[in-house]
Amino acid sequence: MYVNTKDILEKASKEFYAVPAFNINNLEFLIAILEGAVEKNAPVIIETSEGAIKYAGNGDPIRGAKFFVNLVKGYADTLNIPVALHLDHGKNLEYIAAAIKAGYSSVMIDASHEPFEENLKITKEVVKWAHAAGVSVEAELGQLAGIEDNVSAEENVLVDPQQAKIFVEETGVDFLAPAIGTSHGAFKFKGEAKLDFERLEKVKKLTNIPLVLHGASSVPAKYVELAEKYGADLGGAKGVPAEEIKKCVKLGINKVNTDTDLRIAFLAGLRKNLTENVKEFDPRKYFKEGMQFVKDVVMDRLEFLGASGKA
Ligand SMILES: O=C(COP(=O)(O)O)N(O)CCCCOP(=O)(O)O
Ligand SMILES: [Ca+2]
Ligand code: NA
Ligand SMILES: [Zn+2]
Repeated sequence: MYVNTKDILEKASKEFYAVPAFNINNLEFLIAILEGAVEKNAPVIIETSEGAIKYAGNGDPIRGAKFFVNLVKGYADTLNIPVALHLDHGKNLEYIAAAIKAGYSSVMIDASHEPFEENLKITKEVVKWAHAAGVSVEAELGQLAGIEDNVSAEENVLVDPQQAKIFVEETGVDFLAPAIGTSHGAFKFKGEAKLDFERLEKVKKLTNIPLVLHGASSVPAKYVELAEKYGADLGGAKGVPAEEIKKCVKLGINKVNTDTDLRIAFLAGLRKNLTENVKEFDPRKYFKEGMQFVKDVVMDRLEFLGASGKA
């Protein structure tokens, strides 16, 4: 069933488990994710970036947002697990408005590259809008290094826990993404992963709302190697070890954004299948193996985040 993200996350926050938010850009990833969640009898959050909405709407945000709401709601309403649809990294108010109007469960307003007061002002505005339409809101404090589509931050700017307390009280935001050392993409750390657990613990205590971990892909070697065996070049790919993510969940992370892991799993399956079936030209056949690998990654993540059986 199609639900509000806040309902999924409030339950997770109370019971100290986390729900993955998986990014999609097409039908194949959606099917793989939802079938994996059904098999694990787990809640799941589907999220689309502004880039995904642009892609699906061929440049038109209203068309793209409506496309995803109908696709996800249509599929979710035939299932017995809670499914929410979230706008990830909303920065462009045209896209945020399109998502709210189309019927997204929740939207992220990411103004974390702005000065604190500006981020607070913009977020307050979006919360008013979204709440009037029954839509919940995520915001971000601090910055993740790496590319975020139309904004790239040079290095990490970690969240200030005292600022987080003020921010949550002033904005009424429903869930918060505190930057604690992760970054987006497949090349996350020069050396070892270093997440600031003490900082996370402080933010949870001071805000007491569901928290979001961005840049949470683990980049499993198994799929990197398989993709490279069939011609990909992902040299140096490095993610957040699952054990580190589990520690974050214990400290109060409840939504775990995962995109890169699904991209690499699908790539491995697609390259493998195309290489091994040179006569095949039916996409319903040659996409299957990549979809299966995505489903496997989804089920594994639902398991280790503690979301399995929580539908
Ligand atoms: O925090 C995350 C996931 O990070 P990950 O890279 O660790 O999976 N996300 O918010 C997903 C970011 C998706 C970016 O998508 P576009 O390329 O369409 O802009
Ligand atoms: Ca940001
Ligand atoms: Na998000
Ligand atoms: Zn992110």
